[in-house]
Amino acid sequence: MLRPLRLLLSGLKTQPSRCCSSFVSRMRYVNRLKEDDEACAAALKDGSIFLFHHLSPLLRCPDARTFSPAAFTCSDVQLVLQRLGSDGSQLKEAVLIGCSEQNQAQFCLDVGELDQAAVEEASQGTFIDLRKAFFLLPAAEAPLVSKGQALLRWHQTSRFCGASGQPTQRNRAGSQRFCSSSSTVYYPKMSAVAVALVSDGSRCLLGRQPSFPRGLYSALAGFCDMGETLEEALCREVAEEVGLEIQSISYSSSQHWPFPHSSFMLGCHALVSPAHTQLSVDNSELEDARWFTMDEITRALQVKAPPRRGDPPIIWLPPKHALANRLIREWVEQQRQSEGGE
Ligand SMILES: NC(=O)C1=CN([C@@H]2O[C@H](COP(=O)(O)OP(=O)(O)OC[C@H]3O[C@@H](n4cnc5c(N)ncnc54)[C@H](O)[C@@H]3O)[C@@H](O)[C@H]2O)C=CC1
Repeated sequence: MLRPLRLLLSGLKTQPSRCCSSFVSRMRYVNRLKEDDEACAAALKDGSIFLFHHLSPLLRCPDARTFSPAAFTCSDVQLVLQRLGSDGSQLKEAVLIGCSEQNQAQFCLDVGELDQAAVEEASQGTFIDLRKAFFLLPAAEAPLVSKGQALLRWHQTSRFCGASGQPTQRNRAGSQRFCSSSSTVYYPKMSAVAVALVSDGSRCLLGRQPSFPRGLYSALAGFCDMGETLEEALCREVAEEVGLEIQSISYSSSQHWPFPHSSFMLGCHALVSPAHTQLSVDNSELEDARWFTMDEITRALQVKAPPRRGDPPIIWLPPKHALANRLIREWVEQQRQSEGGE
């Protein structure tokens, strides 16, 4: 019933000039830092650090339009901490999040126990809730910040072993936690979510939950059950939510999604038979689901900002940073190509 998945290494495609050997050496360097506490401690001294306050990232906005996460050197952070009366030992809590193209290790650190306004003043930045920050940042920088927040959150909520109830200890990189009492190693967790843009060949299907802002419609999504394949999860979710049977699936791309907690979004295009498009919406999951024509989608993609209170009702779509937006744009492109080929 299902076509084989089409694998698009889209992340790599966007950087065609990247030197393969330097990419390989960076990946191996990060892997070594995860395994070698001493090497990681040394890398922190020369690394860059992104600050968070109760999981909100520190952003800078030099020209009132362009936001970027503020990156500090280790000594900058030490100065800020000392100025605010801290002995600097918190630096050990920094978590490794990656390595820049310039081979500099990148870390994140939550300074939630310090006064927020004082850190902001000392560091010339602003802590902004990730729900807002994620969409203010350029698409290339948002994933680093969301990864940092996800790892910090995981450490804050994984301090005890589920088997022994004893405190767990982290390695220096923060890539795992260990319980010496039960000998259990814990790794950061993500929940797999299948997201599908369903089409009947000429229209696409979008739905909205009651919690969505007014007028927002998105692709159908659902958490994968234990033991399920991606294909099984997609077929089940679409059957449950709108009562349709999927005929074929093609894989598009994936994304780490930080809301409300860490999800691993797997995005696909799904096709249903044009002869069986009658919807039976499960209103316990969705407030509404409906078929949209190419014209309606093109118009909705042109909406640049959510409607304000008092504005006339309007359909709008998830922002560019969301995988659902990418699926919708891909569908529009496919439709244009097939129209052009007719
Ligand atoms: N990045 C993107 O483009 C999109 C992201 N999403 C995200 O996908 C996720 C899933 O979407 P929906 O199912 O529509 O959301 P939902 O948040 O309404 O979840 C539906 C139900 O799944 C269960 N659930 C919650 N967390 C779970 C977990 N970790 N594991 C297993 N079951 C869980 C709960 O019973 C919940 O009521 C949401 O976090 C949503 O933000 C959804 C659509 C597009």
